Amino acid sequence: MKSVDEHLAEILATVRPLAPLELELEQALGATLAEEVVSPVPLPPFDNSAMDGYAVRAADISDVPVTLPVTDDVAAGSQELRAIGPGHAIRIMTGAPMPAGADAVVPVEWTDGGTVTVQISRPVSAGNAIRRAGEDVQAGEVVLKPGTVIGPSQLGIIAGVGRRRIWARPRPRVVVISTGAELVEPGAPLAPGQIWDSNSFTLTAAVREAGGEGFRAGSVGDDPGVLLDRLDTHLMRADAIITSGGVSMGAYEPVKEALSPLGTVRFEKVAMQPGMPQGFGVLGEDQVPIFALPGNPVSSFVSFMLFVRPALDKMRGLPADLPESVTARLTGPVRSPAGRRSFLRGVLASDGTVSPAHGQGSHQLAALASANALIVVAEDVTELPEGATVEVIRL
Ligand SMILES: Nc1nc2c(c(=O)[nH]1)N[C@H]1C(S)=C(S)[C@@H](COP(=O)(O)OP(=O)(O)OC[C@H]3O[C@@H](n4cnc5c(N)ncnc54)[C@H](O)[C@@H]3O)O[C@H]1N2
Ligand code: MOO
Repeated sequence: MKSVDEHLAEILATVRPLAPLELELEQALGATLAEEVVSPVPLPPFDNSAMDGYAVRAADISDVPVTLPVTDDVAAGSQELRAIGPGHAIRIMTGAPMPAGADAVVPVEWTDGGTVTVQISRPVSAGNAIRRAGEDVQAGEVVLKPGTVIGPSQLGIIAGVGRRRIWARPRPRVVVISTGAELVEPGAPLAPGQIWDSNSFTLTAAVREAGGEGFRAGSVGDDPGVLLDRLDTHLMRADAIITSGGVSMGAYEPVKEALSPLGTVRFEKVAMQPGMPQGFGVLGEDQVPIFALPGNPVSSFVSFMLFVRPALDKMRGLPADLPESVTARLTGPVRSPAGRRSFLRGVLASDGTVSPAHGQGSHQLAALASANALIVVAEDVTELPEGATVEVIRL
């Protein structure tokens, strides 16, 4: 059997980072920056007030209370150049440019709020409540580096330096197809022998959580021809495809039957539990990676975390590897099949313990949903007692 590490290494040797595109800011959330973002101007671009109040010369208000004539009013966005004379005050709003000659702002709370004259009750030192040009960013400064994942605050600085578009690797578009004649859409009634399709929801959501754009293409039954048609339809707009089910040893294995003859997708047993039967390869002229995951719900999810997630990281231009693990102490004994690396479901607690979930079957959706971690048991270990230290992957 192939090892988990060999299978991941083969996947990572096949998938490529997506080519950067020029993205509008509205499309850039979750993309990976492929250029240096440089500010053309200082930020703030000009000295401005940090508070609503009065621009003054600090020296004019050293003896308080003091009353000064209010000679002008300046709001944020004001384009007129103001200047302040000795002994005068200018009413000023947060973000408004500092009048020439003024060296401090008195917050309105420390005044009587007058508009013709203002009485100031507290002195301030020079520089009070002024935001200096360039104190956030200097003109020509690099504000974001290539390889940065664009989140809300990164969008903020990109827009803040005046850019409308940026070069970035887009979020991979991943089409999720489930197979199986027994599958019914949730919400529809079940006939005997049927179950509701859960994998396509889990996997599409997992893609989104991993920074991809997940498209749920529904279920295709057990007919390899229908699956090939469906793949054909989606191949044009997919950066990767995930199927679930139809990869083991049964009589109706549509994924294996459809894809084995193409010669570009391999079906193998990987030494892990769950997730032993795995298919991986590429499809079409563009060599779109396809992950043919096992149908058991826990198996497909664990396979996603171990193999698809790192592959998506690589496609996004990010470092890719097995998920990081932490160590924890078992609150109960566990078992694992010899020669396979187990990923048991468990609940990791803040006291550093991990409790194996009740129900470790590959079909046990509820046990998976109750877990927040996978307990990793090495290939050469078949049982571990309560209290043993284990590696744990957070979910
Ligand atoms: N004789 C053998 N039988 C099996 C082997 C084996 O080596 N020899 N491997 C077992 C293991 S391990 C796994 S994992 C499964 C993998 O099976 P398939 O990938 O072919 O998946 P299916 O047979 O289509 O389904 C398995 C199981 O999962 C349920 N399922 C499938 N799709 C969904 C879905 N979208 N939502 C919810 N549940 C789904 C399906 O009803 C089956 O119960 O094979 C073992 N058998
Ligand atoms: O390896 Mo299967 O994925 O255990 O149920």
